[in-house]
Amino acid sequence: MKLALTIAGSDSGGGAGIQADLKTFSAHGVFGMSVITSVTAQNTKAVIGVEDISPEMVYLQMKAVFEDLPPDAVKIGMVSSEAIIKAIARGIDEFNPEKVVLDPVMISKSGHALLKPDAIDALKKELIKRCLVVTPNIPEAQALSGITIKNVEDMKKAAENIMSYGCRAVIVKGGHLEDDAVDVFFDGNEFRELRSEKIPTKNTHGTGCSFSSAIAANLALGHDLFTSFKLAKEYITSAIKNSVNIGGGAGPVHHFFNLYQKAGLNV
Ligand SMILES: Nc1ncnc2c1ncn2[C@@H]1O[C@H](COP(=O)(O)OP(=O)(O)OP(=O)(O)O)[C@@H](O)[C@H]1O
Ligand SMILES: Cc1ncc(COP(=O)(O)O)c(N)n1
Repeated sequence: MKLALTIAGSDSGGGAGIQADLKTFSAHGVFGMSVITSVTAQNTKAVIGVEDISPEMVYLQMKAVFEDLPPDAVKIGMVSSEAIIKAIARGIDEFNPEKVVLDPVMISKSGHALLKPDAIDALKKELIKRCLVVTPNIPEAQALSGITIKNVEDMKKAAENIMSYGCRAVIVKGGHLEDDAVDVFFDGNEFRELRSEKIPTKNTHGTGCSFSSAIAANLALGHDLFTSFKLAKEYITSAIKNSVNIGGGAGPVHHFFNLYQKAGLNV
């Protein structure tokens, strides 16, 4: 059995954060574990409360997992504050995971800040260099690089800039582009693009969380980074196509549609 760990925030609505990550790991047949950084009171429409876990408790959760259940890959999502970023950096330095995927979550789809503005600096200086790959969406890539992004060329410039903070690869996600959903991969040597048609749906809550967790799950299964990206892009495209129309806002992507279909249940 391969093991994957998510270090992220809890979404009470079950569509994003820890909940999306664990569903994604299970859908890949990987055993999922979690370090919770923050608890959000959230549904498909809004985030109505956020309470951070103490940095020491974040570190202790990492210690408990790594000392007994060393993960084959790690995904990091909502980190909330500079103090939590420092606790995660401490854990990474002590336990030295080889494959870390960082989804630099900043704002929820419903518009709520999930990273304190003064923590962006710590994200750049303390966390990016400790990761194999960073997966910003367009607003996050803009915030990290200072480059305004309007097209794929701008995404490439932003990816180059983010690489300078010391990760080994960057994937700028294009779900926020007007036309096709084009994701740009850069490993310091070459740019590669993966494109899918934009699926016309409002139900895209948790796309970024599920995409980065799918990369981590595929890395845990032993695939190389680009193959993991390609498989994750296929996974998220199907998960969005089968997304669930529940709640009054952006409904969640679906992780087990194959199983539901086999069992004759409605997706
Ligand atoms: N409507 C869509 N149709 C097809 N692919 C999409 C769509 N929206 C997002 N994607 C894909 O989903 C993945 C996640 O991208 P996105 O830009 O939505 O991330 P995100 O904004 O971080 O997500 P979230 O904040 O909802 O967690 C990317 O591979 C992107 O291309
Ligand atoms: C705990 C948590 N982590 C991440 C997201 C981002 O997901 P989305 O942009 O789909 O709201 C979220 N809303 N909540």
